[in-house]
Amino acid sequence: MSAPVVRISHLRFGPVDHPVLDDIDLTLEAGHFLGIVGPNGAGKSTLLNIVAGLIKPDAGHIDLMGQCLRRFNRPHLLRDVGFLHQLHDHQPSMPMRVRDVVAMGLRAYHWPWNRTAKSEAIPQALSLVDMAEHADADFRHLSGGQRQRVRLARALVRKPRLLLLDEPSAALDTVRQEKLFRLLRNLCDETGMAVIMVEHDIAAISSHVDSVACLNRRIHHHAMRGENIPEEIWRAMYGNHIHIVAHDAGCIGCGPGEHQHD
Ligand SMILES: Nc1ncnc2c1ncn2[C@@H]1O[C@H](COP(=O)(O)OP(=O)(O)OP(=O)(O)O)[C@@H](O)[C@H]1O
Repeated sequence: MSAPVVRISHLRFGPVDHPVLDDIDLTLEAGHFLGIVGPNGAGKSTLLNIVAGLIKPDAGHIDLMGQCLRRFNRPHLLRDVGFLHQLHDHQPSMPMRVRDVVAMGLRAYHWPWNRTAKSEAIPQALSLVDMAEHADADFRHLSGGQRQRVRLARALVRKPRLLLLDEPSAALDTVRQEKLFRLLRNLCDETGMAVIMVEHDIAAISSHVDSVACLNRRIHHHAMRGENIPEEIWRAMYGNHIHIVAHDAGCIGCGPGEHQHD
């Protein structure tokens, strides 16, 4: 049996008496789609940055594909791990074609892609996100949601074994959000890619992901698909003054607490 794509054990980031992340344990097998939910400042982006090798943890251990993260050489790490960062919608000041933005996903890491791979990989990645017909468009002239889909194509173009997504649906309308989550589900099922996705809307993701980790400094609960997340977990993460809402998807979400929970 092959090693898990990700194995995180006893991870800590920050000082012992005031950690940003504390005692994180997570294991993802190939094809696993994990959603991470939690309040602002919970440490979600920090965790993704640590798994991507961009921030060093203060304690604990991370293995990717059976190899200690610290021993990964940079090109292999960058080839195997795709990362769509939280949306900072900077527009390039220079004209840039959509296909060239996606090509950055191949070029930036000095991976020896030949011309054929490049000519196939870029249109493939763009068609996955329904942007193939915009390949020659100027990236700056796209809408915010279209630019986000092109960034996703850039993260997918190397066919990573692990994809990290930080609120990828932030600029997308509800139809595109649903399409994105279905695309990710299919990629996990068909290619064995594992996904860790930070999202705030648990109702939107719960029918697509395999599991949801509730994170606020530590993992309060790791629920498998269809499992209800107990109220006390939501209250431990978001505070007592929240309104708990049951969803059809078989999960419980929460909203602001103007209403008393009955
Ligand atoms: N490199 C760092 N060094 C020290 N503290 C950091 C570092 N990066 C992030 N933090 C702190 O970690 C905390 C969590 O930040 P993070 O961005 O991970 O939260 P988040 O859960 O992604 O929040 P949001 O939902 O608002 O995006 C913040 O208080 C932040 O200041």
